[in-house]
Amino acid sequence: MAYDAFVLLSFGGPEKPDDVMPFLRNVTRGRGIPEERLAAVAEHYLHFGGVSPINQQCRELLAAIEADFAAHGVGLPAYWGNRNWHPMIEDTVAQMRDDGVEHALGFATSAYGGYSSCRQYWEDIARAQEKVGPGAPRISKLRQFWDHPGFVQPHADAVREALGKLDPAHRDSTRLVFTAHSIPVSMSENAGPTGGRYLAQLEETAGLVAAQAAPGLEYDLVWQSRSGPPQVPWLEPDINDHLESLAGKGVTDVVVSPIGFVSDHLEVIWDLDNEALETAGKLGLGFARAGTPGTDPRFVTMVRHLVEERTAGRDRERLGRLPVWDECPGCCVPPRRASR
Ligand SMILES: CC1=C(CCC(=O)O)c2cc3nc(cc4[nH]c(cc5[nH]c(cc1n2)c(C)c5CCC(=O)O)c(CCC(=O)O)c4C)C(CCC(=O)O)=C3C
Ligand SMILES: [Fe+2]
Repeated sequence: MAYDAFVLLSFGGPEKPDDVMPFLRNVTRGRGIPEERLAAVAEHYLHFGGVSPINQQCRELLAAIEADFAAHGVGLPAYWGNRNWHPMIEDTVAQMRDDGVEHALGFATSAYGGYSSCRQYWEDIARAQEKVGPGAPRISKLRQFWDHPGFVQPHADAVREALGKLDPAHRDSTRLVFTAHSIPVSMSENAGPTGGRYLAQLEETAGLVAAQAAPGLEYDLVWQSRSGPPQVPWLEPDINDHLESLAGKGVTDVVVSPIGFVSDHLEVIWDLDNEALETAGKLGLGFARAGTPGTDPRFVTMVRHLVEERTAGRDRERLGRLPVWDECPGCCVPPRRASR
């Protein structure tokens, strides 16, 4: 199959105060998120001047990918489109059509399976193609990369670096705490072909990162950034509740590693660097937050290698054992379209 472009697919975030509410309405369109939660989340964005770091992080990642492609003879022009904020994927797909693109490879900034992390990116693509109409390019999404060394190793190095900031005398009572975005339990049960894929992949990644970074330490996988109404069950425990229970068990220090994410966007810098840090402070826990891959050269190279799996027969590089597919038959099959 011949591909003639690359497109970075991401979540999007506001870049000025007036963007915040329209962005949040896009995110929560038809999802039953309570109005109070929206107002509270708007405050988190306004705390940072109404600017989420995520778009700038995407610009930097895209530039790094373009430079890496150029250095390695990958001749695909690179585009970028978001689900919830400008540049919107609809506009990007229209631009690609105008530029004569016929079939692009898409890389989503999420390593995992499940609805929000994978399937919804397919829906974004389908919606954009529908809107652009005849002549819209095909887009094939690159595979999930939760156990790729280019994702696992930067997380592991970041955990090691964070450990180095804590009191070495506390090493035996230090705990690794991995976090990912909580999702509704029903969404978790339906993730992937046999369900539970988001959770199973996160457990695998946590194990791989812990084994590389600090094989002697105990670790947990917990959740952050829950949003839905209280009567709807989401994955638990929340990081803040978990820190409280760790403090009660004699843990003195924590390294918090957001393996659910690829960059230090707002959910990381607010929910961890503000909220979880404050919780740890009240409990007297030493706290160090590990970084995310961002534009780590190994992560950028991974993106090219995923492209080359499709274009040049490159072998899949992976550290885990869970099944992997180019387009997994559960969360990642493209939605059926009326016409093509
Ligand atoms: C699995 C997952 C990822 C990881 C995979 C991926 O990256 O795709 C993720 C990423 C992100 N989530 C983000 C922000 C938000 N997520 C929300 C709401 C929700 N997230 C959900 C899940 C996920 N979300 C779900 C099930 C909801 C409920 C509503 C719905 O079913 O859609 C809301 C609404 C308000 C609220 O928090 O209640 C906001 C503002 C940002 C941007 C940060 C920035 O601006 O820098 C990013 C990268
Ligand atoms: Fe989210």
